[in-house]
Amino acid sequence: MDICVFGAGSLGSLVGGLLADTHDVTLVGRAPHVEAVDAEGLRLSGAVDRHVQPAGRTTVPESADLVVVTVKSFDTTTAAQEFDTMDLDAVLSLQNGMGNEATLAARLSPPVFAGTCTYGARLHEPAHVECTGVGEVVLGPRRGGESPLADRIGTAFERGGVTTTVSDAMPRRLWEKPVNAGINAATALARVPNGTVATEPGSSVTRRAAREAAQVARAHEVPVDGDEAARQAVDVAESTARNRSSMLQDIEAGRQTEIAAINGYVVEQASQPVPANETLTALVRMWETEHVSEL
Ligand SMILES: NC(=O)C1=CN([C@@H]2O[C@H](COP(=O)(O)OP(=O)(O)OC[C@H]3O[C@@H](n4cnc5c(N)ncnc54)[C@H](O)[C@@H]3O)[C@@H](O)[C@H]2O)C=CC1
Ligand SMILES: CC(C)(CO)C(=O)C(=O)O
Repeated sequence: MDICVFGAGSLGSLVGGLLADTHDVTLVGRAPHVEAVDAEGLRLSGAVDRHVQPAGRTTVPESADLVVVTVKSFDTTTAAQEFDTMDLDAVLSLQNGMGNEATLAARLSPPVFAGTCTYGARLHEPAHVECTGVGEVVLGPRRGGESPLADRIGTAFERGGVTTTVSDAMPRRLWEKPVNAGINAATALARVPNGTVATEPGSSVTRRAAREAAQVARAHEVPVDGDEAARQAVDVAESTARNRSSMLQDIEAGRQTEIAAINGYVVEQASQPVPANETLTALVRMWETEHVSEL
């Protein structure tokens, strides 16, 4: 398959790098990283140890079978504008947060598939990405159901060595992130590892945010049980106890967060009060207003 990864930072470089031995992969991103990849290849370290040679570019190629989108959620609209001239069969978002697929589908004509990814990635330096955890990609039609094209992408990912499940229930899968949303925002605001929100007083914030997200999911006809969501959020906090959440890492690095696509999405989509998500969103936005210059 001819695969273009758009937004080759940490995750895009890892996924593109894993696929590059089996498929024709082009990483589109920023200099100096993609230029170094094009010149000297890409080193994968950590849980995988490999040197691969995808193409690296700062602009999109004319065509591809598939574009895999791995920009942060707040860059999705700009990204779509940059590849809407490409000749494409399909687009797959592997981003976290809600609303990315709808943003892409509103601007592009090829089918847009939804994906979630539990691989961990960190770009150390140009042309060197570390796999910080082997996980799984789950992908499928963004509104649920089956699709031969989704099956083809799943098979191509599996053949490329990326553990992949094709799902007919992507709407429910996508809501798992907002269900875990209390972990990201609470740990980022309190500057604590995930394990701290598995016990009181943090766990009541995490549980409340998860219950609210489940309530909004149900209002959108996505069946997510509130008690189960609360339990799941605390279980994830426990099982990732030593992790510093991605939002905490963003705040520590002084970067914009994905709050708008996670807790902010719950607030936006709610027709009833969601006070825990409203408060977490407002507090993270206050931090961003004060600390992120490019907002
Ligand atoms: N890093 C990880 O372990 C995981 C990340 N994710 C999700 O994947 C998405 C990406 O995360 P990361 O890779 O960590 O972020 P990142 O910031 O390392 O990578 C995004 C890259 O996109 C590039 N980019 C943005 N707009 C662009 C444009 N118009 N043209 C060219 N390049 C552009 C940025 O320069 C950056 O290098 C997020 O939604 C994140 O939540 C999901 C699972 C794991
Ligand atoms: C589940 C959790 C909170 C693990 O750290 C995560 O997905 C993140 O950090 O974005």
